[in-house]
Amino acid sequence: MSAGNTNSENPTHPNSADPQVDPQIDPQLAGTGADLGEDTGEILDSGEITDIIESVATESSLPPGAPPPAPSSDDEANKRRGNDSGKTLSVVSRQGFRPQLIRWKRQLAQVNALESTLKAEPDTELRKRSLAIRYRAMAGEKLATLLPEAYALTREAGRRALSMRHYDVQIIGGIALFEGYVAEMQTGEGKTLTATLPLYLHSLTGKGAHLATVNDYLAKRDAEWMQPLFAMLGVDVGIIQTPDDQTSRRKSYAAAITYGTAKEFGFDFLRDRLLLRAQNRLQTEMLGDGGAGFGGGGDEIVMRGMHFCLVDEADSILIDEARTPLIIGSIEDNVRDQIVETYRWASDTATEYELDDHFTIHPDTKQYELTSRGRQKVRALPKSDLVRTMGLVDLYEYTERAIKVHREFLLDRQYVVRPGDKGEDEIVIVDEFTGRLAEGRKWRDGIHQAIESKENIEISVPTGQAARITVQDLFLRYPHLAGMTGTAATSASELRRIYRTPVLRVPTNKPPRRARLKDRVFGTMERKFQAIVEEIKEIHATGRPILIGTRSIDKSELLSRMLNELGIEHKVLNANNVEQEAEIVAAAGGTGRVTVATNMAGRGTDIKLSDGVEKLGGMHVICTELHDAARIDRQLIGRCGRQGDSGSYRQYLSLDDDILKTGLGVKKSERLKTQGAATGGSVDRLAKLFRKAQLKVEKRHFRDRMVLMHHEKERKKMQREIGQDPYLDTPD
Ligand SMILES: Nc1ncnc2c1ncn2[C@@H]1O[C@H](COP(=O)(O)OP(=O)(O)OP(=O)(O)O)[C@@H](O)[C@H]1O
Repeated sequence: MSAGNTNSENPTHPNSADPQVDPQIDPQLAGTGADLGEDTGEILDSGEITDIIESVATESSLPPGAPPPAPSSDDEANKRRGNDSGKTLSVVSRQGFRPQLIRWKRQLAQVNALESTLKAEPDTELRKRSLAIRYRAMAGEKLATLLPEAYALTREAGRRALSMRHYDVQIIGGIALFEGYVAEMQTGEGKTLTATLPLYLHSLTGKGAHLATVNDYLAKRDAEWMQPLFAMLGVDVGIIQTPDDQTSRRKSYAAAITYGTAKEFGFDFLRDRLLLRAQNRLQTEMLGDGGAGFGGGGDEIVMRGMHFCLVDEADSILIDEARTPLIIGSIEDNVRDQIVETYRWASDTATEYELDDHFTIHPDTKQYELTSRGRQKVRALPKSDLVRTMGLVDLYEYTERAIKVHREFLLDRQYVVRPGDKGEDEIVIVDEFTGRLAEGRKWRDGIHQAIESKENIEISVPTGQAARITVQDLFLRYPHLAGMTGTAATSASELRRIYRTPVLRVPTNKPPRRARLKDRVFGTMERKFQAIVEEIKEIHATGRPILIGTRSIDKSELLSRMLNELGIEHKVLNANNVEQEAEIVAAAGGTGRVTVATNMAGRGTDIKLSDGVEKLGGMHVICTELHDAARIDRQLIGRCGRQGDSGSYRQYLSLDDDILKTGLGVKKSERLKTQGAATGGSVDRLAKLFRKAQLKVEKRHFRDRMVLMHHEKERKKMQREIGQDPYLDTPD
């Protein structure tokens, strides 16, 4: 399997270019969408991204395969948005028709058309159907062809196993994910359930489908939550957790679908790569695609390739964390011990093999190869526990190498043994032309280590080199990549340029009923906080739950003190204990609840309103400051008004806010600060200034990331040119 040819599976896949190519640099590939064979549906509006596809609305009874409605029906359809009873979808973007929309519409109609048949079938029949399409996928049938049935099956399994039937908009989201989009879905719109669609479809080929999320807790929670659905389709699910050992990781990766964190996927990739190098199995693919080497051979590595990855919280992982390097210092001791012991075992038994009977030597290539009797002998020889856990293919390789070394590499001819710098014996190669000692040189492909074990001296298996990969590089290695997030639209251009994942804004299943209250601007933070506390007091009296987001822990504590003074009971959340936080955040929709949180707290947790809250007007969210990225603000806002619930939010600002300094510069912000100190009441008309400052910060960060990426790309290119592995031969 190579990164390139797997894409034949899905010719419209936007990531189909070689993941090694950094698209941001290559103008041929970058950002044009032209290489995708069709319009990606994305529009750049003077550096700002406008949404690609405005609406996907349900419409009643258009027969499958019927021509799409004329664009003029768009508005009509939009008005009916939220009605999921229709069986066909009208999909017209604000920018007119897009070819993929017509395709998606047809596919949705096909999925819907299968529903009544599947509904009538017993569970066993569903399982059979699932098995049948798996065979078809394995036999090479295109996944795109299997999509309608696969999605209809997933929907039916969801309905039966979880009492959740995928909404039409979720099916559309799922189709887009299959085609490599980042689907922007409002919080609470059911990303977890939507993910099951492309995960199931991609799992059919048997190459593994990964779901990467931000923490262990979410990986486990979502996997366990969706597991009954997959079980109904006969699909197993693996979960990777940080403390897992190699054996359990290998088992989790062997499952059809694997949930884990981006970090763990990255570390496992690096550990596997280090291991492959330690076993000298990396040369052939070192300069190319690491994934290619992962499928066959021994079973000691944990991953079995990187085929499809669906990234949850895509903006946070693919953009905020993009440059974060994942670094590991060494291969684990037990793995090293295993390698050393296998060298010794192979060396100790090497002389027991007879030429022609147990092995042959190729007359031209001089390659040693075990015969079937030889292999049988390898299997029959006694082994220690460590050696036994080594893959058989590896044991054959170690044996062939050991036989070769015993026959061809002679002491004092090709090498000498002498005390090294540290006093321990070492092998020094004798240069066959000059007869001189070739200090510091080593044989490759494990020969050096095999000689060391023959001479019974310390085996110089690399102790594990620092290995490094950035989150971005990791995901670029997946030939099929897609993402989900609550807030991608503002990062659309970056996502497309770096990962070639266009963004689709998936409309909400029910029309949102979230009211935006007018921004309030104050001269100083003190006045702003006083006003915030006033608002909390007022709304709290009505019983509506309130969620307040702050930019830092100290500000949340300041607010907490002010609330204490007023005797308002509340919970303060900082991003410390994810699990406990999730529980508190989940309860934040209760009557009279007041929750103060920093932006990351409880992310990914559903806030359900308790009974009666909806009637009171739903939850109210207070944003106390603008963040450097509008995305983060929208995450907070998205916590209210979920799934058609009512809710409201308000943005508070003050002239001494950090965003003015970072966005407009010290001079200007100082002037505003002085002006603010002299301002008594509110200056709401200045709100635009803050958005402008935020936009400037966003643009600067984007530029910085691009520059960094360019340097990284240059470094990798240079390393490849001199035969180094950019992930393992890492400069500090
Ligand atoms: N098709 C559906 N039918 C019934 N309930 C659904 C459906 N889809 C989602 N839900 C419900 O919606 C809620 C939100 O789902 P989920 O937590 O997956 O949302 P999310 O998009 O991941 O939100 P967040 O942005 O907070 O991660 C859940 O309680 C889930 O049970």
